Amino acid sequence: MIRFDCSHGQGDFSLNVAFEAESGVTALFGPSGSGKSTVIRLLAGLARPQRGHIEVDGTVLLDTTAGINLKPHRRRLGLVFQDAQLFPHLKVRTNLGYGRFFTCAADRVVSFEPVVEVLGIAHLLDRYPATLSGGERQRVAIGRALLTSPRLLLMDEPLASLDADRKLEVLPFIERLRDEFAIPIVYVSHAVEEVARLAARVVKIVGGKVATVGTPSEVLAPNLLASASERFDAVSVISGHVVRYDPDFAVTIVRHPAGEIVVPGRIDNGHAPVRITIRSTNVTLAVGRPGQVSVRTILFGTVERVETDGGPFALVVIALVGGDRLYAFATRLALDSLGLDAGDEVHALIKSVSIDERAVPRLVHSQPPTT
Ligand SMILES: Nc1ncnc2c1ncn2[C@@H]1O[C@H](COP(=O)(O)OP(=O)(O)OP(=O)(O)O)[C@@H](O)[C@H]1O
Repeated sequence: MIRFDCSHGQGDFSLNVAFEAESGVTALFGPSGSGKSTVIRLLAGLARPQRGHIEVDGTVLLDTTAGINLKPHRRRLGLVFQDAQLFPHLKVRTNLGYGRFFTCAADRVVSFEPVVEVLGIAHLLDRYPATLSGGERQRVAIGRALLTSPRLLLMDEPLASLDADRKLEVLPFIERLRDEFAIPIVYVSHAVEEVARLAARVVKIVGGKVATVGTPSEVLAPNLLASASERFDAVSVISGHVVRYDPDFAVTIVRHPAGEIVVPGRIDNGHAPVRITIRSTNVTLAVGRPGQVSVRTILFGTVERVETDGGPFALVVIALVGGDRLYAFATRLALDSLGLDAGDEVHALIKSVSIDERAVPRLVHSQPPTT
């Protein structure tokens, strides 16, 4: 359990953030300059707040009232930043071992082989950082942080410096370490798909304050008053089970009670549920079931409510069969011509190509299928 409650001023900016987090990944999400990295620096002991209390698994790292402020190396936290920051003159093996020097023998609970295996870096051990790709470097940086046997892993935009393909390469490794090491992770990101995929809990920070805390589907859901960029970022997070992979067309069929979802590429996660992230601007609504259309994913539900504010857009909240909520932005004009309102049955059409590969992960706590 992590308890964080700090007030901190730096220049014109002031931060007042309090949250609690359990095991698994807690994402700090929010616009640029909102204070996410400041929270990481305060957790790590790289900055001292004017007032605060920080506790991880019962150990108080900071308490300004009690005069407690553990030095960064005594906090036993693993840090991974955007830039891997490996030592260029040391081979991967030595880079990996470096952090362990600061951990006393009794606290060394994470051993070398499982980390190397989970991160898929065994073949890189005798290479120098300059010969690695950005994704490989970042995996080594994650390994180095893990090998300090941290109480908590802090990851500040660990994928931000990687291109889209490298991000896709590294994400599954972060998922594996989340699932296979019992180390809580605080993960900073702007990227909706990463947050939806990895996090059990999301703390949205805006202007130095906590705006919302909840599951990805609660926090990433749209709001009619959102700015244009927030509107494009807003998503629904729904979950289903893989039925099969169709190798002829290279798509995975996922079963949801409201209909089948066709996802590009292969999802290979046995019987575990998959979390699917659907951008609210990518949903088309139809009153009857449409006939000849290219869209393969058609989900059935009932309009729970329609929100409008007199502007061009309307937000339609759909209760899908099976209980998940699907959010769709449409123009008010479109809704008016469809005559769609609360209580009406509706078909939601989602283009499979709009389902990003980054948005088709395993759930945080995998459970056997219930159907
Ligand atoms: N050392 C500092 N002195 C004064 N102001 C600072 C300092 N460091 C950060 N700030 C300011 O504090 C605010 C929060 O910065 P922070 O880096 O925590 O934001 P962030 O949410 O992580 O942003 P981004 O997503 O762009 O990395 C910003 O307005 C920033 O300009």
